Amino acid sequence: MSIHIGAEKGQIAETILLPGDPMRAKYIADNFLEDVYCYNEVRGMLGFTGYYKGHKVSVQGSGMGVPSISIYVNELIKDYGVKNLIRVGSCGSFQEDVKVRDIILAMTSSTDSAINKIRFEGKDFAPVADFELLNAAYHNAKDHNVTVHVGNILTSDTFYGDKPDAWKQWADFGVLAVEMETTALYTLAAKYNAKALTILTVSDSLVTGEELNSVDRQNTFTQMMEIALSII
Ligand SMILES: O=P(O)(O)O[C@H]1O[C@H](CO)[C@@H](O)[C@H]1O
Ligand SMILES: O=c1cc[nH]c(=O)[nH]1
Repeated sequence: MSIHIGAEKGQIAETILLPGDPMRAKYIADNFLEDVYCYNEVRGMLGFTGYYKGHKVSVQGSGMGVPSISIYVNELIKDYGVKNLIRVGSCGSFQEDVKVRDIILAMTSSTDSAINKIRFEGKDFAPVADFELLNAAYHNAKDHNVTVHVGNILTSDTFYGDKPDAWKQWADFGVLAVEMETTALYTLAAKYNAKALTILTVSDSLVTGEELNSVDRQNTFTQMMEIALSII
């Protein structure tokens, strides 16, 4: 066991899907995996291991925000030997042509989090996706006629910010959408020589105000899950 994950060594696969929502982890396990067992209930942050088309894969809720996912990614890599980490999350679109339910592959992530300023003592680190995972996910999406966007996203420390128009500057610089974890995931993957990719489904649009409800965010992002599972 590690501090936040109740699994024994060997119970977590080398490849793992990381939804923020633990109930999305359960949805993936229930609907996509075979021979599933639940290896973690610590803090209600559910984790499961099973098989997808014969390949062993795990799925672990990672919580909301940089500190939460950082805890899980550290322990998954250092204590359980995880090598491939694929975040499957929701995001808010900054661009008119990035519509609700479209898929985004995060090539890199900008951030308003101070975590890397602190880590690199004021210098700027550029977090990037693993190219092989990104390339495979892109071609899988294209092969299945999924509307997919590839580019820069924003990892934000705030869901409810104080300045309602602050997102527009990121939008002007081509940032596609906002979520809350990828900078940490890509940075820790780089630190520990693991591979990481963030796949996002657009759950809402800051441009139009359209948004999906919480049940849809938990249960309906099947295209994203299929892309993630297809590249394992
Ligand atoms: O749907 P998940 O994976 O949780 O991702 C997004 O949703 C949460 C906010 O509602 C944040 O964690 C954000 O990154
Ligand atoms: O972090 C997030 C996730 C989904 N939608 C948003 O607007 N922000």
